Amino acid sequence: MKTLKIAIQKSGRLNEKSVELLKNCGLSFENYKSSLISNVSNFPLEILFLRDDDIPEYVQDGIADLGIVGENVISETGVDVSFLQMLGFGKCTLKLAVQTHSTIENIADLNGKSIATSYPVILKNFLDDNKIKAEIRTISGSVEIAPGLGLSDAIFDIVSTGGTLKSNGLKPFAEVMKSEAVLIGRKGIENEPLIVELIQRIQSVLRAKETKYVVLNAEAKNIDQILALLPGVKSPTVVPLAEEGWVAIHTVIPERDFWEKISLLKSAGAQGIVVMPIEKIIL
Ligand SMILES: Nc1ncnc2c1ncn2[C@@H]1O[C@H](COP(=O)(O)OP(=O)(O)OP(=O)(O)O)[C@@H](O)[C@H]1O
Ligand SMILES: O=P(O)(O)OC[C@H]1O[C@H](OP(=O)(O)OP(=O)(O)O)[C@H](O)[C@@H]1O
Ligand SMILES: [Mg+2]
Repeated sequence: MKTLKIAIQKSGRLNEKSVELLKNCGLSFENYKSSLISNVSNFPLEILFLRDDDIPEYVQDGIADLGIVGENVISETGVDVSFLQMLGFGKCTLKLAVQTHSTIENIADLNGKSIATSYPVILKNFLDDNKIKAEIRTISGSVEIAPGLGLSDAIFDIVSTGGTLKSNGLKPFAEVMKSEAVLIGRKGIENEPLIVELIQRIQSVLRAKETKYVVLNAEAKNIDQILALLPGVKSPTVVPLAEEGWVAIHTVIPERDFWEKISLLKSAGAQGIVVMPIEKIIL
């Protein structure tokens, strides 16, 4: 059987979550900091540990079949690859920012100004789309210090909490794109059986992350009111308790409306609510 190759970041923001996702998919492999390639012992897959900037082209050129990388890096490299699955981590935005005392307030004010960035392609496309003529100064990192050093009037960089901007005396004034980690594949690979299998495993892990397993006790007379509040994978399980007139209800609840649901369930008569994490949900 053909062995697939997946490229993930060697170190940095996406490394840990990428490794965790693959391990949660039941893939067994060693993760030594020094090794650049690792064999999965229970699936025909090799893991390549690379700089994230190189991952899109490795996948486009077929050197790797799959890759995990930020959407921002895919846009920057302009590759032609298939987006197989959004992964829900590495969420950030790319923003324009200036020093807090700057007179630049909107994108039109950037005409004739200089902007430092590690993402010149995304920035150029944005400036062209908005008919702004500005000088792009490409630097490979620590972009936030550029205005303070007199290297540029503005910056264009990744923002998540905004802490790095703030601690460097900068304020954002325009968002250009949102990004998160995504599983990419070389074009045409999406229907290959091993890829379909791997994507199904990833989806079962992601689905489980978004939900909690909940068991609660209730008086039989309250069952209908409680069931009306519960979605469940199909429908909730109701089992009688040893104590007459009481039942236990098992269900899954999406993380995003968890606390709201719990308080509604309590009002409807739910007691002894036990909440558990779910490892996988296979549909
Ligand atoms: N503060 C952040 N919060 C969330 N996601 C982020 C943040 N910073 C970066 N990312 C996402 O993680 C990706 C990797 O970020 P990182 O800072 O590790 O990149 P890098 O320094 O270019 O790494 P490499 O050494 O692999 O080239 C980014 O391309 C982006 O998609
Ligand atoms: O809005 P914040 O939460 O402060 O995050 C933004 C910072 O995170 C990233 O850098 P990272 O910390 O990954 O270091 P790097 O410059 O070495 O890539 C990015 O380049 C920003 O500098
Ligand atoms: Mg990089």
